[in-house]
Amino acid sequence: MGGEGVFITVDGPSGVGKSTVARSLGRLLAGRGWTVTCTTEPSSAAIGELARFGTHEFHRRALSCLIAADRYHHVDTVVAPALECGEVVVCDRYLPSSLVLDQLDGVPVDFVWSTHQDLPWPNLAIFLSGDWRLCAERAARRGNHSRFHRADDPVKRREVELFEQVAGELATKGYPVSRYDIGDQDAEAVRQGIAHLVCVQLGL
Ligand SMILES: Nc1ncnc2c1ncn2[C@@H]1O[C@H](COP(=O)(O)OP(=O)(O)O)[C@@H](O)[C@H]1O
Ligand SMILES: Cc1cn([C@H]2C[C@H](O)[C@@H](COP(=O)(O)OP(=O)(O)O)O2)c(=O)[nH]c1=O
Repeated sequence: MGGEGVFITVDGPSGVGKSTVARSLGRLLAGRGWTVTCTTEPSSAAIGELARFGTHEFHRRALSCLIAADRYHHVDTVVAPALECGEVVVCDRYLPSSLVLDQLDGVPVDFVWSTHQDLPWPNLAIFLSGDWRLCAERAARRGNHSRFHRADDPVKRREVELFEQVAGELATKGYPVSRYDIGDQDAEAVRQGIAHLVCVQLGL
C-alpha cells in the first residue's frame, strides 16, 4: 500500500468481542498519540449496508462478491488513504471473515481467494476465539440481523472451528496472524491482553 501507517484487523465469530476490542484498541492507540481510523466491514458505504443487511436475500457466490466489492471499495476510499497519511487503521472484520463465512455458505475457498488476490494484507491480523456457546449467547443478547447470526447451533460451532482452521492456514501463507482466546475474561481483561499483544507484535 506504500504508506507508513499501520493496518490492524480483528476477526472472529459473532459475539466474541471484535467490535469491543476494535473500539478499545482505537482508544488506546489514540491515547498514545496515533491518529486512528476505526472502521468496519461490511463498511458504512451503500454497498456495505446492502451486504450487512442483505444476508437473507443474497447467498453463496453472490454474497461473497458483494462483500468483496465492498472490501475493495472500503480499502480504496477509507483504509488506503488513512494509511497513506500515516494513521493506524483498526478494521472490525476483514479477509478472514470471508474465508470463514463464505465456506460456511458453501463457497469454495479457491473462489474466495480468486476475488481477494489484489487486496492488501494487514500488518497484524488479530483472531479472537472463544467458546461457541458464549459467543452465540452474547451475539443473541446484542441482536441478530444476519442469516449467520440466526444459524443453528452446529453451524455456529462450525463457524468457531473454521476461524481456528483459517487462522492456521493463513499463518502458513505468511499472513500476520495473532490469536487471542478470550476464555472467561471480562472486557477489561481482554482489553489489557490485546494492548499487550499489540505492543509486543508491533511495538506500538
Ligand atoms: N470479554 C467480554 N466479556 C463480557 N461481555 C463482552 C466481552 N466482550 C464483549 N462483550 C459484550 O458482548 C456483546 C458482543 O460483543 P461485540 O464486541 O459486539 O462482538 P462482535 O463484534 O464480535 O460480534 C456486546 O454486548 C459486548 O458488550
Ligand atoms: C465481513 C463479512 C461480513 N459478512 C456478513 C455476515 C455477518 O454476520 C455480517 C456482519 O454483520 P455485523 O453487523 O458486523 O455483525 P457481527 O460482526 O457481529 O456478526 O455481514 C459476510 O458474510 N462476510 C464477510 O466477510
